Amino acid sequence: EKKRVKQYENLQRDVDPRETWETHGELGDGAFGKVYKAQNKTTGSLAAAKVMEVRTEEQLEDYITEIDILSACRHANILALLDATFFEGWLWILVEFCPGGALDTIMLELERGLSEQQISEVCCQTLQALCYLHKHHTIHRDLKAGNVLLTMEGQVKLADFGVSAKNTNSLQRRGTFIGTPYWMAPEVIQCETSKENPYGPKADIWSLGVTLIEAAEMEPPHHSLNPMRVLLKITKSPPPTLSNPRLW
Ligand SMILES: COc1ccc(Nc2ncnc(-c3cccnc3Nc3cc(NC(=O)c4cccc(C(F)(F)F)c4)ccc3C)n2)cc1
Repeated sequence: EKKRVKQYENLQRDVDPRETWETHGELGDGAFGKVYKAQNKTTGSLAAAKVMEVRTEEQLEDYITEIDILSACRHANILALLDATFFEGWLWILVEFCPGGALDTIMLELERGLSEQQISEVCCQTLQALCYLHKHHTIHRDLKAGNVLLTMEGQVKLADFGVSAKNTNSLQRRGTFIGTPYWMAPEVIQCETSKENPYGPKADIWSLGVTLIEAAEMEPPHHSLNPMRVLLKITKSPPPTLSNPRLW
């Protein structure tokens, strides 16, 4: 008999996204699938489109969490979901396009870190995004400059490319069992390695602090250590500070 498919409230089915969206160049090619710059044929608005081949309903279920988080987040400093459609085995997730790209790429292109004024802007807007997420019982868990996008107006849009930031009860990242360690709070490392004490939203505040040091110095603390050594270093060391505080 016809395979029963679950209906998800934030997911369209059987509508061809190409009727609404035309894709331009590629933005990225991650483990999860390809990401294109796209434009709405009717409104002209720009989007970033993640297109993934989904073979099973279980795989689809994995992506639903990300779609549910994005559709629940309506905040000026969080990437807005524009469309989510499952059509002929392909899942399309479209979000607002941020022409500036990610903060880490911007610093590489500028070949320098941000000024104090720019850092305070990023800090203020990212805190507003975190405040909203935490009020909605969601922890980001992977805050870093690579997940901070900018618009042409210098507005910050929080993203999560490490695949979905789950709500408080489960951390799940495809591939590695752990997110990028440099930005991880000590309690996250302890929780990840021993699973007993769950950590709270404060872990995002630690990662924000590390992200601000990264914005000032282009690299996070302990960046010269390999990821395994970093896990130990973070749990053993006092909270990191700017390498040269007198400069700030
Ligand atoms: C290389 O040059 C550029 C230039 C501009 C851009 N701009 C841009 N603008 C918007 N999105 C993207 C993007 C790039 C690569 C991969 N995914 C992107 N956006 C995206 C993000 C998501 N999901 C999230 O950001 C997300 C998922 C879970 C939770 C959350 C949060 F907790 F932050 F709300 C956010 C889903 C689908 C897409 C297409 N890229 C990127 C690279």
